This record gives sequence, C-alpha cells and structure tokens, in this order.
Amino acid sequence: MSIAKVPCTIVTGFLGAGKTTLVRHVLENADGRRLAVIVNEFGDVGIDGEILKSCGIESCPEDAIVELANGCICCTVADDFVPALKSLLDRPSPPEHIVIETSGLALPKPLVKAFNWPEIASRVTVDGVIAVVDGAAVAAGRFADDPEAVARQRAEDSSLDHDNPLEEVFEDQLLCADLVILNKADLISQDERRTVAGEIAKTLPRAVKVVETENGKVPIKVLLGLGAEAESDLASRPSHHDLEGEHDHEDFDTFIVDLPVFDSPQQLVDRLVKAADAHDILRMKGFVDIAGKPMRLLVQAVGSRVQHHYDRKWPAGERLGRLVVIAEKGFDRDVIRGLIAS
Ligand SMILES: Nc1nc2c(ncn2[C@@H]2O[C@H](COP(=O)(O)OP(=O)(O)OP(=O)(O)O)[C@@H](O)[C@H]2O)c(=O)[nH]1
Repeated sequence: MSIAKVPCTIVTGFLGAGKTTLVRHVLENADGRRLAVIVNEFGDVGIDGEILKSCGIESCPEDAIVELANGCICCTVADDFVPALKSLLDRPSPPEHIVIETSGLALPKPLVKAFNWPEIASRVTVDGVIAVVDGAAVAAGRFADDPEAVARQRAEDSSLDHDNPLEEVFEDQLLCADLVILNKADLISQDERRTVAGEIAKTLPRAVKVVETENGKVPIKVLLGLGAEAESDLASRPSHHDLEGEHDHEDFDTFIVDLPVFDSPQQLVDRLVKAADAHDILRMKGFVDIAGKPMRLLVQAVGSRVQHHYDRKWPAGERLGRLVVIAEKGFDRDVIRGLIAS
C-alpha cells in the first residue's frame, strides 16, 4: 500500500513582500486542517517565528512552528531543511500540510530540488511554490536595473558583473512559481497594478495565475492544494543560478542593533526613516521597549515604510529592544547604529 505524500507549500518572495502575513492568514483559516510551518530567516533573530507563534490561534500550537534562523535555507538544505522536514514527518501525529516560508533572499529552486532526496522523496511533495510580490516595491522600480548605475559601473570596470542582485533574487523567485500573489495592492494605483502585472508576466516562464490582494488575504483553497508536484518539474523552472551552483548571498548583509528605551514609537520611526533614506536599507524588524509600556512594540520597515503595533507582553526577563537590519553590502554598520540607537 502506498502512503500518500504530505503536500508542502513553499512561500517565497523578496524581503518584506508579505510572506509572514500570508502564512499567518493561512494559519488563521486552516479550518481544522493540521498544519505545520517551517519558517526561515536571513537575520540572526527569529522575528517571523515569534510573530507566527504569538498569533494566538487555537488550532496552531507553538510546536507546529519550526524556526530556521540565521542564514538562508536554500544554502543549508542538508543541515537544516531536510532534518527539520523529517522531524515533522516523524511526529506521532504528523502534519497534513506543511507550509515553508523561506527567507526573502532565498532562492526557491534548491529547496524544491531537495524534495527529490531519497530520505524524503517518498514522504513529501511540493504542492506548489507561491511567490509573494510587493506591488509597491515593483512599482517603485526596486527590482529594475538602474541604467545609470550600470553605465557607471561599466565605465569604472568593464569586467565587472553588473547584474543587479535584487533583480536576480526577485526573478528567480518568480521563475519557480506556480502561483503569484501580487500583494500590497492597497498601496498602488490601477495604472501601477497594470504595470506591475506586466513586469511579472514578462518574467514568468510559463502560464501562472497572478492573484491581486492585500495583506495576503487569499482564500486558503486558492493557496493550498495546487497539486503542482514541482519537484518533478524542475526543467520548467529556470534560475539565474542554474549554471553557478550554490549562491551565497554575498551581496547582502545583516546585523543587529541593540536599542535603547524609546519615549514613544514615533521617536523610533523618525530615526528608522532617516536611516532607511540615507542608506537604502532593505528591511528592518524587531521588538522595541517603549517607556512605561508593559507590551513590546513590534516594528517593521520595508524600505522607509514603517509599521508598528504592540503585539504582546514582554516575556519575563526578555525586555530588551533589538532590531534586525538587512541591506545590500557596502554599508557602514556603525553609522547606521548611530542613526538608530544613540
Ligand atoms: N500596506 C500593506 N502592508 C502590508 C501588506 N502585506 C504585508 N504588509 C506589511 O509589510 C511588512 C512586511 O510584511 P511581512 O509579512 O513580514 O513580509 P515578509 O515577506 O514575511 O518579510 P521578510 O520575512 O522579512 O522577508 C509588514 O509591516 C506588514 O504588515 C499589504 O498588503 N499592504
């Protein structure tokens, strides 16, 4: 008797596109389905796992969320990803569906390939790769090559590889997708939506549905149950990195800023906007200690767009403000620290 494989959905998308928001929406609408989540982050502090664990959804116990922080799973498939998947499958009551949220810098294809590894090939299948796109970031030209910058680089050094690393990661994620979620539709106009949809269509290698939404609010039956079996279909998912082998995220860097106590959320927001504008920071997220408040403030910035809310009481002994910063390499950590924390 053959045992049905557990379907797994890979959620990819660039930094801050809305992956965690979408995964949380899936958990909130699981309708009794036994789900588990593997969540991976590029930064050293597991913020996304915390956000998901603190969601307070009854059907989603904390041990259903497995965090793989500190690096991209696409590069640590053997050490982190496959063992994490196996340990979920080996549980006395294994999940009925597994959702994998990759880091915003991860390439999905190496992960899909891992599903062919003999250790897990007979037990799991990739139900679908969902690429979440930040509509506002695409509309702002975040992933497009800057022709002036390319020309400048070429003039300085003709042998230089001028590929835009943001564009490459963004495209690799789309090239592997079975479904594209055009998220943050609330932040862009009708015209911009058309432009963004056009850019996505230009990149997609085959017919793939694009669903527009905000805050990842797409019905769960659209997201899960795609039946793509992506691991058997690698040839139709080209990648910029097919010829280069492993990529090592050398274009990006992350560090942690220890934060002082702030008098108000606005005081911090002003500093984050200033830092993001001056240094082209891609992503900041963390928990902040606001004077006199028993709750911790969850702060998230995508570029210089900052959002915050009090998410839960500080756990005992953990009241310490910390922020993860991710940017393209070449920035001065101390300068950024100085702008945010002093
Ligand atoms: N306005 C708007 N904000 C959104 C939407 N979806 C997500 N956000 C916000 O965008 C920020 C990033 O969302 P996340 O879900 O954490 O994004 P992510 O892709 O998981 O981020 P990383 O894991 O850091 O790559 C958060 O502040 C969200 O509240 C949306 O549709 N509209």
